[in-house]
Amino acid sequence: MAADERLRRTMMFVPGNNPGLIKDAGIFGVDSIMFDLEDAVSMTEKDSARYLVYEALQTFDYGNAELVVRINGLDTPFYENDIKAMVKAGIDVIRLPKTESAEMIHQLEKLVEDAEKEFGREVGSTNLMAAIESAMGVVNAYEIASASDRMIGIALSAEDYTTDMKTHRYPDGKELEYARNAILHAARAAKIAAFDTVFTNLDDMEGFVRETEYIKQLGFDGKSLINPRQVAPVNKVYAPTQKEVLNAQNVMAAIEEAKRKGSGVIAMNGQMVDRPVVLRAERVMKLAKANNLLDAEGNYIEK
Ligand SMILES: CC(=O)SCCNC(=O)CCNC(=O)[C@H](O)C(C)(C)COP(=O)(O)OP(=O)(O)OC[C@H]1O[C@@H](n2cnc3c(N)ncnc32)[C@H](O)[C@@H]1OP(=O)(O)O
Ligand SMILES: O=C([O-])CC(=O)C(=O)O
Ligand SMILES: [Mg+2]
Repeated sequence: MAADERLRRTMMFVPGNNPGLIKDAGIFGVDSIMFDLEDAVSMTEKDSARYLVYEALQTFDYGNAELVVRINGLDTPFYENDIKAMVKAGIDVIRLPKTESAEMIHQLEKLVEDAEKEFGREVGSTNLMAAIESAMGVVNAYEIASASDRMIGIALSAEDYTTDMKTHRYPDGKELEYARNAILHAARAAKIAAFDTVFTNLDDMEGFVRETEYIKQLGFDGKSLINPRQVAPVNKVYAPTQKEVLNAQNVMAAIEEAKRKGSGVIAMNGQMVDRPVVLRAERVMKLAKANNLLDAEGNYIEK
């Protein structure tokens, strides 16, 4: 798997047919910008949206954000042209919607490789991810997650998923429990990222924060977003507290001492510190840095 260490807390959808939103998508500090050619774009605008996103990728500087495009599904007449144009433009990640099997990832991978050769891109340089939007996709989540070395993540897409399950979304999210856990386990087993689904009620920020706290507790890397107003609340939920940062710093210091003594394990205030504890501490420190929570001396900055 393409296991990389990039933070992916916020992956924001940007409708591919909206020049204003496309132009400004880089100013909100999202970890990943996801240009959408699929369901945010009407059938009559598919070609113009593809052209618009292609031009934007040549023209605008999106800084350090990872650039993702949601192409149209493999059951549409659009996906081949989407893949060609996006690979030609040098997109970082192609997100396949409505993924149900490893074969679909293999089909996508073949077309991506052909396009990389055709347009002189390094073979293997385009990463892939899959959105899981049906019962079949959830049942096959691990085979999808592990279908290619190019896979960087899988995402739950709850709007289509709940429709497939003959239900809809409820405030408590019980209808998503199985899918969330299945997708998370598949991603972790395949050593790739797991993304939670969009929250569509922009007037319910409390509900959005509650859902984000819940999916962070489960272990998701982050969420698909639909609006810039959702970015800061997600980053805040994922930002470590002062206590967590201090503890992580103590863990790092303790393990350095253990190493000096030639050991991989040491006790810190009566608590065992070993590799899993160190890995968690490293993630806390990375999140602290991403949220600018540390000054030059490494002290926590109160926000
Ligand atoms: C089930 C699915 O498939 S979900 C994925 C497909 N859906 C999408 O991609 C929808 C993406 N989101 C949007 O189009 C919009 O956020 C909407 C329509 C939901 C709400 O739009 P608005 O009511 O304009 O939102 P809001 O007032 O909060 O916008 C604030 C600012 O952020 C901009 N903005 C809003 N959404 C986005 C976005 N997704 N990307 C970039 N900029 C955005 C607005 O243009 C506005 O800019 P301005 O202040 O310069 O005018
Ligand atoms: O990927 C998402 O969260 C949005 C989406 O397509 C869905 O929910 O069906
Ligand atoms: Mg969908």
